[in-house]
Amino acid sequence: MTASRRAGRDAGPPAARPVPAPPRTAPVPVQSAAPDEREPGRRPSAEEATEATAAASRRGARRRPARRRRRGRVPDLAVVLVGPMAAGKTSLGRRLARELGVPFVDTDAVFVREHGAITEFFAAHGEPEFRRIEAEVIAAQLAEPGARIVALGGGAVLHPETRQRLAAHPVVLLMTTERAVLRTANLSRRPLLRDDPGAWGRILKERKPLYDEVADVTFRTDRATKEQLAVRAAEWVRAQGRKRAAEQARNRSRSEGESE
Ligand SMILES: Nc1ncnc2c1ncn2[C@@H]1O[C@H](COP(=O)(O)OP(=O)(O)OP(=O)(O)O)[C@@H](O)[C@H]1O
Ligand SMILES: O=C(O)C1=C[C@@H](O)[C@@H](O)[C@H](O)C1
Ligand SMILES: [Mg+2]
Repeated sequence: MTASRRAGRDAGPPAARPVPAPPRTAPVPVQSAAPDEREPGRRPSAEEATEATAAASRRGARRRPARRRRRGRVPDLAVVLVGPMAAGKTSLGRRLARELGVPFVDTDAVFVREHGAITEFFAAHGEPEFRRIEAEVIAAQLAEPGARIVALGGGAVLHPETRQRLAAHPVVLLMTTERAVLRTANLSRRPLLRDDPGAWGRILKERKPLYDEVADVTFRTDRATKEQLAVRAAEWVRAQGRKRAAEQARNRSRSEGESE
């Protein structure tokens, strides 16, 4: 991101706020839908399960009305998640969308639907062709109207046109550490890491300036649970919605004033 973009749009508390509850020791709520690749086979303790059940029932009692009430504040365009491989874009994106009551799109999944498995595509056509088509897939998704959460592939920011397009959208960077990622079981799904797992840090070093260029806010996914992050990210997204609505109202009254 340009310095001005970050200064103007990264003013919210999440990046600066101390993040509690390291995920490796934090409760993993029992209602968690997908198994956690970084915590394979982990079962919650009785205490965690009780707390999770209480939290679930508290949420259950509030969830629908709260969502409806707050929905108007979600910006009416794609809110985009970027970040390195296995940072949690897909799994957190899905939860964030559910929290906000808006659709979720994963551009890796769209690519697979339209062009087949990414690993095979890399092998058959090479990375440059993958990047070209990936950028087209992303452009089409960002052009769709309406509030949505869109998770991009880890290397999507390499394409300059994608970075340009992201300037019009609220962009969340999810960041983690090599240590946390190397505990992720399913490296075989990630072609660039499969044969050289230690490459994660090197690849991140190359891409970090590009992530920073496009991001408005950063959340660390190795320091909080998905549930905690989904709530915090949802707060940030709603704040963006309010900010944009206020900007639009100001612009409308300015242009009405000019036409009088
Ligand atoms: N706090 C967390 N937030 C998000 N994901 C987490 C967290 N802790 C552990 N994970 C786990 O990390 C693993 C990788 O997540 P995910 O597949 O969502 O990453 P990704 O960023 O979409 O990766 P890719 O770039 O390959 O698409 C998942 O198994 C997820 O459950
Ligand atoms: O970081 C990357 O270069 C990639 C990440 C994945 O999300 C996929 O888009 C693909 O495997 C490439
Ligand atoms: Mg993903």
